[in-house]
Amino acid sequence: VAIAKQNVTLEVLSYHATASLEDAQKLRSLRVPSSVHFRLHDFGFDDICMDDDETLTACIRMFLDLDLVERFHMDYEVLCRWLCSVKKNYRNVTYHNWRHAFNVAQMMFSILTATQWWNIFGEIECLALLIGCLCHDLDHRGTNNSFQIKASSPLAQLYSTSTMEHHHFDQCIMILNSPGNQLLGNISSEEYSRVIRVLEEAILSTDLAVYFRKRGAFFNVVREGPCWAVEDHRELLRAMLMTVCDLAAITKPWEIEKRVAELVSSEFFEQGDIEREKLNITPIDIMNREKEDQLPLMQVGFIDSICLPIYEGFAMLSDKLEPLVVGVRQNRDKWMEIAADN
Ligand SMILES: CCCOc1ccc(S(=O)(=O)N2CCN(C)CC2)cc1-c1nc(CC)cc(=O)[nH]1
Ligand SMILES: [Zn+2]
Repeated sequence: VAIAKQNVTLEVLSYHATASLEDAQKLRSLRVPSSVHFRLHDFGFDDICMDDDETLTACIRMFLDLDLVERFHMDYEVLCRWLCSVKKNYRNVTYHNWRHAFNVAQMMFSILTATQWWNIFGEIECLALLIGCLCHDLDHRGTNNSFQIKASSPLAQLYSTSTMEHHHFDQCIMILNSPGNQLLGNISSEEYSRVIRVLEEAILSTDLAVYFRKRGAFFNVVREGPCWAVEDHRELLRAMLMTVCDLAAITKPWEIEKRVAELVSSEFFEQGDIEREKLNITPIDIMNREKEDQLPLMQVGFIDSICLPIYEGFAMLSDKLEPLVVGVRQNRDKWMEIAADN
């Protein structure tokens, strides 16, 4: 078994690719506009008009404005190479691609700055959260955890729970350890191990199953009044913050939410098509094209059962996040309107 596991590991993990020196040099030569120019502090941020180079310089801007480059003695060329490698390790799938990761990172940046929570977390945790957002869906294949198990994919043989999230973390570590991409190469070993521990928690907490397991404790902490000096409270807040950023399209102006929901459902239907054609199983409703008309009501269910509770919880922690709840409620009304027309 050990040899089989070894072979699966090599086969599955061996094809991470790092960016070329040319890619990094090109990025290094570009100007880095301000966060105001990019509107990186806006909760209604939209990347649609940006080209890939602009998304990369916007990421550099986020590292600079959180003072992470100085604080962790990052070599600018390594930062450029690492960003190009991260982007290169996202596949060209319908939804879980580089743009999704970039949007999740921008949401984290805007929340940390709007609430001033960058002060509560400190630089190590902010660094881990930003890297975690950019890397949280690395090498996603456009299929979810239950698909890995049903298809008994190599990844499912490696990890039986949070299958994709463990793989995303592995890919993240592979890139961080690759020559020319060692973004954390200039920090002490105790700081390095703290960043990696927070990074692993952050990426694994993007599995909705983990969100469901932890959210009860989070709501209790919110109700009792959190004590941010307590590591467990901060750990809960970081985990829920990853979910809030991962699902943030649901808080955005309707045109953005509508566009993203279209990408999510297309990717779900693509998985459903594979399940029907390759695995000879009937896909669940959310992945079944034949149930497309139920999508608006499914979104209302998604909002009521998963989104509203967590965004309302965050708005109780900081009134700066109230606009997110308003956005979710407006989108709920829109989905209800569409459901009524069906
Ligand atoms: C847009 C196409 C339909 O999309 C959905 C349909 C149903 C549900 S669900 O809450 O019922 N639920 C979630 C937990 N699954 C295990 C079972 C199904 C969620 C979504 C949904 N998910 C995301 C996150 C990827 C984003 C998004 O916009 N919509
Ligand atoms: Zn994600």
